[in-house]
Amino acid sequence: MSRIAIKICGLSTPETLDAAIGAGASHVGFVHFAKSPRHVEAEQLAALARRVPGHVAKVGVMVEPEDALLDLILRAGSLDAVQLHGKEPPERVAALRARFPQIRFWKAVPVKTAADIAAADRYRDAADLILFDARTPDGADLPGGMGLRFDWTLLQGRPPAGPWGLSGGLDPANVGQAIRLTGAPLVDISSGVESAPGIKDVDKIVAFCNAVLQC
Ligand SMILES: O=C(O)c1ccccc1N[C@@H]1O[C@H](COP(=O)(O)O)[C@@H](O)[C@H]1O
Repeated sequence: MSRIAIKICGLSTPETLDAAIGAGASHVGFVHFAKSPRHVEAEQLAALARRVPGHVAKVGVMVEPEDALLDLILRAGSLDAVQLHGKEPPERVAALRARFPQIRFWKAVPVKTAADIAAADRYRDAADLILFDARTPDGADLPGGMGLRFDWTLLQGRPPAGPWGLSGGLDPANVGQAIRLTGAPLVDISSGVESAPGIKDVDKIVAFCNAVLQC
């Protein structure tokens, strides 16, 4: 297994989930957000999660989830971590971590400029991991999962303090360069291993994992 953690996100079928695990993913992600083409219902999420071996972490992607939804999904025991991908303030992240101490809470931070990287510091004490993702355009349907990348040189030579990951517009061809430029300890991908929005491609999943494993 690579020293770089790999999260394959937006999985919704047993076949593609098994392919991600077989190819060396350390993390698998399930999106629970109705507007997303990758949305999985709570029961489907639980069934997929049951296929995942203990050495692979299960991450649920949610956007400003309410307590009732988190209670429903997290009390089922299907997830190891929640990736908060909306405008959740640090206080909300900290409150959720206190309420669900067995779950790790990640915060996705939208990036376009150097100021966005600096602004992530306000989550340092609240979140277990900061995920730098490309900022999506104002008015976009989705806050992530659009295959957009940001200027990776913004992270060059400035490794964030604490656990972090790189996301947004990665694919099998560019992930090596992204890792070399940023030194990312974790890379996260969704659109770049799809043949169409929401349709994961097994060959692309394997190619992505192989590219990371070579770094
Ligand atoms: O994938 C989605 O539909 C999605 C919906 C809501 C919030 C986040 C979402 N995706 C996450 O965005 C990043 C980057 O994705 P991409 O590789 O650029 O397509 C990743 O964590 C996705 O899981």
